[in-house]
Amino acid sequence: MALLELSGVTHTYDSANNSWWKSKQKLQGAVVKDISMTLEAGQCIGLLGGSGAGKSTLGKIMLGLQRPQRGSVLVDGKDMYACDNRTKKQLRKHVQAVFQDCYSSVNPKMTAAQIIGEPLDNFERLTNGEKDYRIGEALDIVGLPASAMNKLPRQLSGGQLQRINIARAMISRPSFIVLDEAVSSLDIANQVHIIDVLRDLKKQRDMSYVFITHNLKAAFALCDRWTVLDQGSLCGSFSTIAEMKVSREPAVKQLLDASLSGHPELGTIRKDRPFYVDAGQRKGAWA
Ligand SMILES: Nc1ncnc2c1ncn2[C@@H]1O[C@H](COP(=O)(O)OP(=O)(O)OP(=O)(O)O)[C@@H](O)[C@H]1O
Repeated sequence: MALLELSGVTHTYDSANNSWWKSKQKLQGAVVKDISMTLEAGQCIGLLGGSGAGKSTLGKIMLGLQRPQRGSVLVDGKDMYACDNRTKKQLRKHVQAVFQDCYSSVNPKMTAAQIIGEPLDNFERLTNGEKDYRIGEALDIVGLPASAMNKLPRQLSGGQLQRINIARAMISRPSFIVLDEAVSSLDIANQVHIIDVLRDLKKQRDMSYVFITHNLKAAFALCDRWTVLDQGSLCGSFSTIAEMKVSREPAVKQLLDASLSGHPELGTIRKDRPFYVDAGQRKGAWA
């Protein structure tokens, strides 16, 4: 069974127009159009596309934050928009998110330990000792020292705070994490570190992600499959870069042209040793 299964998901923010979906032509007005896709355990899907393509809307729909007008969203086989409240609460534990703006994602008055421990408070009954152990373990996984526990968000850099957000997202051992432009606002060194953390988590804990981004290179470094949205429609799903390079879809070509033209590693990108590893040594190669 897939961790996440979307079938015929369609959404418009124009709720005043309730008849739009009755006509196929009116589907043009939807920001997400008839999307069907699945995410399997241990898989990372890159959700790509230009600005306004519908990526964040689809991400919110996957997270249970935006009910689509049509279609279904199954998490671990349960329809997250058609289940009872108890099941919904259970599903919320299994679906976590990391957003682009790390500072607005947290309460500025909470310490790093309190932020990371929030899902444990919400979903698990642990002793203080067990909770501290899990928080320490999560900090270690994202590469921060135990001394970071008592820091407030304003005492942390953007990269450190984004690692705290990742620690919070993974601590309750979710089925998958939706990462919406989670590395986009960071400098290149922090992007590389965060991608490293996410790759390690995926390898060690079989973690699954939906990685929403404009940044094709970051998506190549992390994902096993790349799905491209164009004006709300799915216009391609690729499991190799070679497949993507022969696509005739203008939106796919545009993404590749914008991201890879002139890149020294074009044509030799390998998933087992992606170019971001070199980026740390040859600054600018990835920028
Ligand atoms: N809350 C909202 N109310 C009305 N329209 C919205 C809302 N959120 C997004 N939209 C519109 O839906 C469309 C898709 O937006 P969305 O943010 O999902 O795209 P995106 O691919 O994530 O874009 P970007 O990469 O620029 O963040 C856009 O035209 C946007 O203006």
